[in-house]
Amino acid sequence: MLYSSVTPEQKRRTLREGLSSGRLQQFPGAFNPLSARLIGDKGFDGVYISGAVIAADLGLPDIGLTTLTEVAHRAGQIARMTDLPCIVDADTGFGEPMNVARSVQELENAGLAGCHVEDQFNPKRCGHLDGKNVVDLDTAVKRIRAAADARRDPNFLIMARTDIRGTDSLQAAQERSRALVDAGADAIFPEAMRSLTEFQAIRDAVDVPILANMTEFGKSDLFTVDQLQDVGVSIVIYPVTLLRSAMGAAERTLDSIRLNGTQESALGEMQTRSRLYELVDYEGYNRFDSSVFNFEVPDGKRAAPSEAAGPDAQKEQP
Ligand SMILES: C[C@](O)(C(=O)O)[C@H](CC(=O)O)C(=O)O
Ligand SMILES: [Mg+2]
Repeated sequence: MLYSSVTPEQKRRTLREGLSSGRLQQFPGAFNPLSARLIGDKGFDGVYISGAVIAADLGLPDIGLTTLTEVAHRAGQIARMTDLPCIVDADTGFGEPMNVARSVQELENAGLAGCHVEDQFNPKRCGHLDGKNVVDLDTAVKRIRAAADARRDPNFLIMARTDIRGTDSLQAAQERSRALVDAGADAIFPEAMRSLTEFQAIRDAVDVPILANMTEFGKSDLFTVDQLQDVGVSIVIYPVTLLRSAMGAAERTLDSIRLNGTQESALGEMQTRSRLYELVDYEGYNRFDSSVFNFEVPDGKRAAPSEAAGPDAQKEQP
């Protein structure tokens, strides 16, 4: 009921254990707190909170328009609804190294297990677009050092993202990754790698976990868990996947209403009422107060709460 009872400290320990387990950690991106619940329910290792999704959710492009306050607030709403560790996209850290330090503390306060800070110039852009620019090594290193020094929980994961492969060679990406680890990064997010071999090259250059970004319609092919595990990747994110799926389904449903005058043909694609109730744990609330969710079903029959949320309810109330 209410929020997750797993503390942020425990989630951070779980994340650390997962990253050193030798098993690839899968972190789908949640587009809201409810979808984070779904990710947990399906047995994933953690939840990713994407800057692109937070921006898109507000109807904005992913060019650094969202603020620390907005991101920390939304990430906190998502993190408290799941027992899983959450990693949030902190873009460029929302300013100069001092701002990066503050960002890390705010994200710690919001219950996150870790964040990544990238080396793009502002205005930043999606890592899979062309025309990106990265800051010089000194600035990139200062951001990560500030982030690592600012955290109060030593298990809060500071991941350094480098976008340098978009503008420079693989060797430059290896060198920058090494420098970022020396500055205190616990993990490396090499953005827009072009092949499995490139992931492996970064993996060989550093002795910290590396992340693979399996975002659709970008520069990286969509490698499988086995392929990524084989080249030594420790964590994979599917940052915008659920938002794209949900928005795709929403578009089809709207088309269907326009075309047919009813949403009837889209019902099969929808989450049922009983499944939704299961995810928000109506039963838990009802145990607390048995009057909270009695309601009338269309035929006038009184539905007991356990029926509404239980498997039988599926038949009666799709
Ligand atoms: C990972 C990423 O930073 C994000 O905000 O989710 C984006 C994802 C995307 O735009 O597809 C990225 O820059 O790769
Ligand atoms: Mg991003």
